[in-house]
Amino acid sequence: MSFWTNLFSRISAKRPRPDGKPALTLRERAAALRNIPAFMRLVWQTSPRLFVLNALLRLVRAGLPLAMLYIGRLIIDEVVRLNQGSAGGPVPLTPVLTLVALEFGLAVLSDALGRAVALLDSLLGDLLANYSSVKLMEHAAELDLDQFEDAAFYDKLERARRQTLSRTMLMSQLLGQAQDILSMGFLAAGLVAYNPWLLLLLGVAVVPAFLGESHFNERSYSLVHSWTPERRELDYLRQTGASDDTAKEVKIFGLSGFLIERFRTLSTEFFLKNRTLAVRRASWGTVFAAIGTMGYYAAYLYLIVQAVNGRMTVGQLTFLAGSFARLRGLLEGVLSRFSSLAEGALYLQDFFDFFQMKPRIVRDASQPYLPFPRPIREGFRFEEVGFKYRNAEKWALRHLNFELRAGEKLALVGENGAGKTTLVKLLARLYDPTEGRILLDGHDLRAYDPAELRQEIGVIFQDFVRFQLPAGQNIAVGRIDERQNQTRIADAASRSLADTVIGKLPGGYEQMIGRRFAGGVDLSGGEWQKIALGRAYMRDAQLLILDEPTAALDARAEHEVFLRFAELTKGKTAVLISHRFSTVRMADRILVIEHGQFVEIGSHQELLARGGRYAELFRLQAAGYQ
Ligand SMILES: Nc1ncnc2c1ncn2[C@@H]1O[C@H](COP(=O)(O)OP(=O)(O)OP(=O)(O)O)[C@@H](O)[C@H]1O
Repeated sequence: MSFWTNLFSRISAKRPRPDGKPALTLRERAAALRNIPAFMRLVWQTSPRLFVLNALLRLVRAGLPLAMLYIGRLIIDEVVRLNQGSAGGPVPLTPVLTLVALEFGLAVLSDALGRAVALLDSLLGDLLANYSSVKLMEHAAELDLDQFEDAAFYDKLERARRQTLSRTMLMSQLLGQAQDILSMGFLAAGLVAYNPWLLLLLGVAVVPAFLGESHFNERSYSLVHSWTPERRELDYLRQTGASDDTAKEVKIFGLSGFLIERFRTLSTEFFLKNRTLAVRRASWGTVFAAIGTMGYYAAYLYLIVQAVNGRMTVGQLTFLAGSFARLRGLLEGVLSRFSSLAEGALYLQDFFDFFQMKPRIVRDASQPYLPFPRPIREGFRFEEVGFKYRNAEKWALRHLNFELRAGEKLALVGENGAGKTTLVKLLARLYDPTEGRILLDGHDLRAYDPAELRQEIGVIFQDFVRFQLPAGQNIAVGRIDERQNQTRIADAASRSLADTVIGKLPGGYEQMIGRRFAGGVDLSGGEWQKIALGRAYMRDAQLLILDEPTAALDARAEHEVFLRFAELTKGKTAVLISHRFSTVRMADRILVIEHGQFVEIGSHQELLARGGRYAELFRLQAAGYQ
């Protein structure tokens, strides 16, 4: 689908409104929490050393609040004792000074540990982001081409990719959570020893806030999740409205107003939905916080009464009130973090879901692959081959029966959309036929290792990639493991005529091409095509496929390319797709397809003599030149 058709169909398509989507059930949220162990394994795999160090430091840090509060209590009791007993004589200050020095030491230690933990978190987080991005890229590389063409898949990939930052935060939160729970355990032990009812009071004060938080987190996840297609569209509009690739057509067609308007409508709609949620969340948050404060003051009042009645010392009062306040803060933090952890775990679901997607073109472990024939002896045979794109209604190819003989140069001819590129993709096993089979030297293509098959096939598609790389590397991508082999690169460049382009570049083979990076020089369409053709020669494969490789070349360059092509691919099998009959006639045989169906096959002379579809198309084009 072309760029613009793509945009317009996305824009005009009706999509279900997010409001209609049911909120996530409790079971779904609980299921998402099951991702946390797998996630922690991922963190562990990222760097076991940093992980253990982080855990140890946090363990020490978890005990510090209790220790400091306890020393505080001792200091106050000692001061009160000194105050009461200081009738005249010298005051023994050593014990109290020792305690203060100890508390000072702990305060310094706490600060140092806090910074060390933050540092470790950030290092581990960076490593995790890199590690998970690499895993994502590795997995994406294993998937089939048609999975990338599926919108649902793309949404999933997009969500998994976007959440790198939230995964790093989730890691810090999980580790922080473990630390705070330990701290709470220590503090709670102190409170329980004095009065277990205080703990109950604490629960009553904090639980409403927790329930509120988790409710709003769930709403916010549902909103963001259901808006994934719209957010993708927003990104697309933003990029289309302001990018070097599109600037030309946007200006010529005066599209910026249209794009901006659509962006404004969509983004405002999302903003309003988000705002409603944020306002409700803030209002309820205030109410719940007030309940928490009430709980704290009730406990404080109770402790003061006890102290006034002489049932505890002033030191104990400070210790218990301090423990209570600290516990309340920690518990609130732990509970609200718990709901954001559950939210993070929901996002993790997307990440792990993505890894659950398996390619269909896979190795059958029970059946060893056949060794790839070197050289190919008979060639390829299509038997009743049919192919239908995922989600497409009609067949792109159907009932195809023909032979591509070893060493033959076969040209494919047909009108736009006839199925030529699809046929080539089947040969390279980017897809497998929906029905029928393709044989190579008498065996199903599926019996060979797809990686080995692709090694032996060099394809240059009409929409080849313009890599933003130096010129030499741009050719070397044809066989990337030979990228250091300058002789091979120069040889490929001279065969494809790319050397004439590179010779004119200020930096030669080292010259960055494309406009994305500083110092890059852009090339014309035909010049790019010569570079891309160089990749085919770089590959040195047994089967060479050129899908309209010369469309942007001028007449002289095309003639030269094809004279060389015939000579340079001697002994190799080649498939050529072209709309120019001057090129097509150089092939040994020509296969004509129409609406995905076989029409005729034969040499230029044979087909002309037959007076069929080919002869008709040929005369039509020839007439255009007279
Ligand atoms: N990724 C895709 N998903 C769904 N349908 C597709 C996809 N790619 C191609 N098609 C459809 O399959 C049919 C064959 O397309 P194909 O690209 O093979 O044609 P072609 O002969 O190479 O055309 P052209 O001369 O324009 O390059 C067309 O109807 C096209 O719309």
